[in-house]
Amino acid sequence: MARFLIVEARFYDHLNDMLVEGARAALANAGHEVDVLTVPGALEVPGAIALASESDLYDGYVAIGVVIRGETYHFEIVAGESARGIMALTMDGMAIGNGILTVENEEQALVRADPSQKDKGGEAAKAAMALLDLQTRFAA
Ligand SMILES: Nc1c(NC[C@H](O)[C@H](O)[C@H](O)CO)[nH]c(=O)[nH]c1=O
Ligand SMILES: CC(=O)[C@@H](O)COP(=O)(O)O
Repeated sequence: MARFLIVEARFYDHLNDMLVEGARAALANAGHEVDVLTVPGALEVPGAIALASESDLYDGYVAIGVVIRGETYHFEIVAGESARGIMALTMDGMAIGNGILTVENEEQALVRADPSQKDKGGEAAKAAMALLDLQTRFAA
């Protein structure tokens, strides 16, 4: 049993609920404990994971959020920088699954968030578990 933290950027409540449900179910089905931490937006997710990791409470992390393209360049900043921050932490050896959707519209987001359709929350949780397995396998 390991302990995972889901860090959710609560920007679109109904979409977030589905993503978190999928992530929770995947982790619980594998017998892991789960806490959830909420931050305002996707840009806060990498920093929140970095801060949480200082506690040594968690073995792995699942980033959850939805970024929907608007009218301005803001989409590129939020989508790209949140992924860049998460990837930087992953390259430092942390077990993180990235379930932050970056989509053109709500319709695309719904299909991907729904646990009975594309279940991207569950997929991100499985990625975090896979990286944690690798940590265990390659730990000195
Ligand atoms: N537009 C979206 C955002 N924007 C907010 C930023 O993530 C951030 O909270 C703000 O700039 C303050 O630092 N966040 C999302 O998660 N999704 C969006 O579509
Ligand atoms: C992430 C976004 O692009 C969006 O939420 C912001 O919209 P806008 O570019 O129309 O300000």
